[in-house]
Amino acid sequence: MSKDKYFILDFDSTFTQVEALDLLGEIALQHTESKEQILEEIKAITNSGMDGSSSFSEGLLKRIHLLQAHKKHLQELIGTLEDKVSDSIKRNKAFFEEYTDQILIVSSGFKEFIVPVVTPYGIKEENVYANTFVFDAQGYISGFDTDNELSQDKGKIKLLQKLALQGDVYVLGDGYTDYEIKEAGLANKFYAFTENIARDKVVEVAEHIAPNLDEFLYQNNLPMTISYPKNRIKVLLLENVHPSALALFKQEGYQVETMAGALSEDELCEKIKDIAILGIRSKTQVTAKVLQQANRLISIGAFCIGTNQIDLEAALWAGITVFNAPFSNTRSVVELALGEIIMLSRNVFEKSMKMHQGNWDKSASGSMEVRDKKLGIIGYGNIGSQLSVLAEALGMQVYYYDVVEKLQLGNARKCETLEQLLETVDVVTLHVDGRESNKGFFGEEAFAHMKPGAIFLNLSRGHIVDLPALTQALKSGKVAGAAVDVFPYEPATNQEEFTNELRGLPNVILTPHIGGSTIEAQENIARFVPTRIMQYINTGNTYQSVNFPNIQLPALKNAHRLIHIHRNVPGVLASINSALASNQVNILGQYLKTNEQIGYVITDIDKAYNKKVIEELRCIPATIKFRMLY
Ligand SMILES: NC(=O)c1ccc[n+]([C@@H]2O[C@H](COP(=O)([O-])OP(=O)(O)OC[C@H]3O[C@@H](n4cnc5c(N)ncnc54)[C@H](O)[C@@H]3O)[C@@H](O)[C@H]2O)c1
Ligand SMILES: O=C(O)[C@H](O)COP(=O)(O)O
Repeated sequence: MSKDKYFILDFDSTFTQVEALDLLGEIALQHTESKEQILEEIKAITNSGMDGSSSFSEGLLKRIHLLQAHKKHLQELIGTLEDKVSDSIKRNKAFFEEYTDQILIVSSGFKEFIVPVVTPYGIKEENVYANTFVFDAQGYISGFDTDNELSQDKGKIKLLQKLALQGDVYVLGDGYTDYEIKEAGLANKFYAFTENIARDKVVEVAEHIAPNLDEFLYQNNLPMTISYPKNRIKVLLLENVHPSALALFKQEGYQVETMAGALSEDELCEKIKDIAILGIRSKTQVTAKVLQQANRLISIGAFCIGTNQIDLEAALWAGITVFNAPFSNTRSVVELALGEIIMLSRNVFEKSMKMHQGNWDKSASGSMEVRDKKLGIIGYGNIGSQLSVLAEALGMQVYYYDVVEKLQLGNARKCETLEQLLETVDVVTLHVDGRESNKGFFGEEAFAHMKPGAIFLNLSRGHIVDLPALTQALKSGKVAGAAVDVFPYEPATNQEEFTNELRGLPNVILTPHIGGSTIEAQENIARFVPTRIMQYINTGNTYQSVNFPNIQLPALKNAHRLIHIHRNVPGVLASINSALASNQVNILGQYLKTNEQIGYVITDIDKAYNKKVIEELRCIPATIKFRMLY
């Protein structure tokens, strides 16, 4: 690209996320009683100036007087502004350094705070065009240099006319005065910069929108820190995923859509077509048919533990990583299970129902303490083993059964067979995973092995228990009480009726799959899953993916990273390296991990490389997906 291009950047709400004079007001007025009212006034004047509804110069004077700011406040202001530099500006220092002679800050703000904030990014002090303060004898800001055209109406236009830049001029800003430069014919292109604020009046007239600097750089083929603007990557979050997840994705610049309920297979087939990241919980079925339509899908986040609702194999073959939150809601499930064990042992649920109907049934009959009772945990994984520890703290004797060898915690006793456990314990609780082979795992035969009058809980997956067999065991009194949180069929939304044969049975606690539905768990999950996905997108890290070979990669330093996912057949690594060698590409690091189905190769290469190699890598037979990170 030739160097006869000039980039004019606004400062307030563009280079930084905030309006500096509003912030100066916050600092200067912090001990003033009418602070809030004055700040509102200052903000209103700022906004009406920025969207072009009032005279700028008059507003500037009014704001200066309202501020009551002193020289000493500027240092604090600068410190805060340094922290508030826009995220996309922060990450694209390379652009500012490479185009240092062509980048101009043109602002109606003040040099006293702009220069210290922008110069560390490689912007030259002489390229900062802004106002300067006038101070009174006590050091208070009393006005500004009125000869400076930037303090006047149409100031930016006047300045640009004076500068008479020879070359193409690009303007990036959030305000109407930035747009006016283009309107006056002094710029080739104006981009409304909306990362921090989208002003309707500006967006309406702008020919181009830059939701962040990445998009501007991408559109104009300028050096970027990331390989692709995040605002072009679509994220779809279903099933009321906690808002923190939305905030995290938005903070990185992704385009995010959220929906309250699950989607049916057909609806998802349609919706998935342009989605790169899909977030679901336990209800949405991500089938092979859905994945066939998912041409842009990079990653699926299960914002829960279970991943049985996702065709993991089909996702793997399509080169789509799947992440879940294996620990974030385990404590919530354990607490609910413990509470239910106590409630069922005391018939609380049934007695409470009677009370609501006006019946006072005070009696100890059938009510027992849980102390010294035998608890049988089936599936001694993250939830089962945690329940084991807490149940012992309540004085229960814990027995467990698992298909694989598990570390025995506390005084828990391992049972060699399921039958042995069932015949021993007073309470049976299921915490196995939802793998297909567990369908109908707990049926008539298992109930027959339970002690008469025992209690049964299922907070794992609905399809694991044969419901007619449970109903029969409850009706016959073989099982004295049950708590069921998960069902073979669960309503897709809160509006759909719950129909089930367990409805109306005494001493049966029914809950709508809320084992993991606590504020704490949902918040934890909403941090955990997006972090894993974004790490994968940004670095290629697959650590803790449930379907991909797990690799923990070093940070990308001064290199490009090539990510190649292929079917695990002989010769692919050799083909990758031969393509690199024949194009004289220098390899800085290479990492490979395979499983039976796929190979995952990450190659870090020198920043200067022959572009031809990219096409060759994409065309290697058996390639499933290829992408490049900067
Ligand atoms: N109700 C809810 O809201 C809720 C919340 C979180 C998790 N869950 C479900 O709880 C279950 C347990 O979760 P986790 O995180 O502890 O899972 P986990 O994978 O850590 O543990 C499951 C354990 O079950 C064992 N197992 C599997 N099949 C078995 C079988 N047939 N017999 C004996 N043991 C068997 C496994 O070896 C493993 O140790 C899962 O089904 C999960 O989906 C439900
Ligand atoms: O797998 C899980 O973590 C639980 O079943 C919870 O699922 P949910 O997020 O859909 O409630």
